[in-house]
Amino acid sequence: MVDYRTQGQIAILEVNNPPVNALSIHVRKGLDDGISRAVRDPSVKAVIVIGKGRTFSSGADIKEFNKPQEGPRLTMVGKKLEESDKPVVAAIHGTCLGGGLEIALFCHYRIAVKSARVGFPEVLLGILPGAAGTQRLPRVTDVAVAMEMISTGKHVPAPKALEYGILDKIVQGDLLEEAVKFAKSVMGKPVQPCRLSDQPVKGADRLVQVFDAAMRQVKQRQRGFMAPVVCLKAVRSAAELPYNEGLLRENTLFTELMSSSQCAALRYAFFAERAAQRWQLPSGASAANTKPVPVKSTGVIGAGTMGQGIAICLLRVDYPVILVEQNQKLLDKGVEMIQLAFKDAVRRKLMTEDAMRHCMSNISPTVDMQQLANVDLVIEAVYENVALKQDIFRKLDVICKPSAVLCTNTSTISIDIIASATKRPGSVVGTHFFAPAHIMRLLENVYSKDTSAQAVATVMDLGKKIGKVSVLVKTCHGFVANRMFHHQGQEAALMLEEGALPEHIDKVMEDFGMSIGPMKVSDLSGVDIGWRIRHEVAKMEGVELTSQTRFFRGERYCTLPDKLYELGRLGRKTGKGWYRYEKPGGRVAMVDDEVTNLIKKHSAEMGIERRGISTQEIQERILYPAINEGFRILEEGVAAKPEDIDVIWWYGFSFPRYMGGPMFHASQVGLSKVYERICYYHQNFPYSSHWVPSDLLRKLASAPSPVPISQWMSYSQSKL
Ligand SMILES: CC(C)(COP(=O)(O)OP(=O)(O)OC[C@H]1O[C@@H](n2cnc3c(N)ncnc32)[C@H](O)[C@@H]1OP(=O)(O)O)[C@@H](O)C(=O)NCCC(=O)NCCSC(=O)/C=C/CCCCCCCCCCCCC(=O)O
Repeated sequence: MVDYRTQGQIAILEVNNPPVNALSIHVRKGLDDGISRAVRDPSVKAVIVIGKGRTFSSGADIKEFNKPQEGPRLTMVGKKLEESDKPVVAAIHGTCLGGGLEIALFCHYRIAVKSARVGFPEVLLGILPGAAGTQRLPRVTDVAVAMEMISTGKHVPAPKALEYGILDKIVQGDLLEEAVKFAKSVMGKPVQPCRLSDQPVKGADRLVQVFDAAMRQVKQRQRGFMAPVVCLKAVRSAAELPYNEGLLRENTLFTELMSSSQCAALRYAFFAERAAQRWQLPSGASAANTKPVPVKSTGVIGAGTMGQGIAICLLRVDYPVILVEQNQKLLDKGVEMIQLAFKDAVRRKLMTEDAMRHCMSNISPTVDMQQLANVDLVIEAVYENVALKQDIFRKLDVICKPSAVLCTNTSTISIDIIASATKRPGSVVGTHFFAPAHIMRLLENVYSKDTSAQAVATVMDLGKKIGKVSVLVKTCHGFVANRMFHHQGQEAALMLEEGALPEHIDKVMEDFGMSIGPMKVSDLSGVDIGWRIRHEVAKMEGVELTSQTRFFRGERYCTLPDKLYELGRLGRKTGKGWYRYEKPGGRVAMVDDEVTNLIKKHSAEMGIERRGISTQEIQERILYPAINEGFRILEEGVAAKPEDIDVIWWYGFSFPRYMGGPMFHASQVGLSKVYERICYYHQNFPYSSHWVPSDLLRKLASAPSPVPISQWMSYSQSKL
């Protein structure tokens, strides 16, 4: 795990723990033994710590977190490195994160290659750098920089780290050779001035202002999230306490965070997100055994909001895009909007003018679908209408080359239905982007009964290339995201007619931790989207939805969202929806009397006596139908595992990651309690099928002891 060798008078400790040199017990032990050996050996005059493979170190081994700690502690290993009278040089490449950076800060010198990145991402796991990181970083760099780095977890590129004083030198060429040269240059020099524990905190005179400003920012940006707040307190203690007392304080705060439910949720999230990438089809084909189709050219059909966003995603990573619209006016408008989005990115210094020009030169706008004949992959992004989508796929089937992957950005329509319009259903796959497509990280990829493993591999790979988090699900109406979210929308509307108001529901859910409440989400995505979907389904079933409709498909139906739509209140884009906005496209949601009156009038017309609805009821009626649906989705194999559902909720609906996602949240509340409340609502609201308890949930709730989330799926086929 740590290879020890000498080169002349220099001892080299090479960490060798693939894939990312996590500091597991054997690595800590290896470093501990290595530094002791180097200190003991009179022929050794300097020591280098370096990482083998792709990276210096990704930090503590997260898999060891919930186990009793064995072997030497990181702080003890670090202390030995620092106390060595022989200079110790950390030679950094790849990433130097968390405990890895703590080790580097215990060394007397740090050199790195230009492409290296350093950082303290512990906060993203709900903890703080608990091996002296909060005490040592503000001693090597300014306290403001330390607070920013530790409370956000952002990686810092090597040139910036040099500027901050975290690194002593950036080297070019072979890292080990450069490290040897560097070690020779410092050999024999006293190490005492390089021991950070003896240094004062930098910028301590501005501590109070820096701390207050950082705290304000953290509370504003990360409401309800404990770790950043505690991180700031720990760094503050570095400036207020002597080094050793600061360490004790850091340890107390670390232990507090480590045992929190937020830390448990974030650890789960770390592995869940990676597990989602290891997709597998029922046929056994998987990420491990399937190669994607090479994609060099792409097409996007539809230059509306979604098409523009998707085109931007592709253009940003250098894919040429043939953008197709039905007429020149819509096409010109779409291209203009894409250009505006790039200009905005340039204005915000997210890209250069040159990069923007390059991206724009890669678009080929056309009204002629025949231009798609040679593309490797095409994404249809027209509005949600079965006949229209089928018509497009019928044409694509004729136009596109046989190897092309044909994707649809439908958000609800079964891929089986769309693929059936072609003679090559194996090439058809769903790529469900979330609005705004160039900003939201989630890509819900959807396979049909016929989709080939190669088509799946291609869209999963595409997701990675365009910087999305992809989750693979099986087709059904609404897939995972909208199928679960739909029930939230239904239940929110029903609560409105019973006595709640939009601002009331949103406040409860925002206090719960959602970045915006469900009514604001509806305004953001567009009131017309839900309207179109409901009316499309009704049309397919030969039903007409009117303002008098009380039941639809045997379910209690609330017409309030339809009434809002009919008033032209389509959400942010029209400047009014469930709220009023400062302008069309505005962001500031204001309570609108017109909506309050509409809701109250609606209740009266329906003969419903309005009542106060408690916080608990709002939370449960928003979350539990989605959770219940999540269990049905698992039962049906639409999602392969609960982790996939939670990933969808973090990235698609900004569900607070530190609460782990709806399925993890259910496991924290206790499945028997969740089941009991769902049964209670089912009794009270028998005409809402989303309250019929899922069978899988029932089985898990009645297990003699809580079933760990990793074992839920083993109950899906059981006969209990
Ligand atoms: C940027 C990365 C490093 C690499 O990214 P990428 O190239 O995309 O690769 P990935 O797919 O992400 O990762 C590849 C596989 O490696 C696994 N992995 C990655 N990092 C770790 C890790 N740190 N531990 C375990 N496993 C890891 C990953 O799961 C992949 O596996 P698989 O292929 O899916 O199977 C990126 O991976 C990344 O960002 N990693 C995380 C970096 C991070 O968060 N680092 C901080 C870790 S926390 C830390 O360092 C804390 C230190 C302080 C105190 C230490 C206390 C130890 C806890 C014991 C508890 C007892 C308390 C006693 C206190 C004391 O000791 O003082």
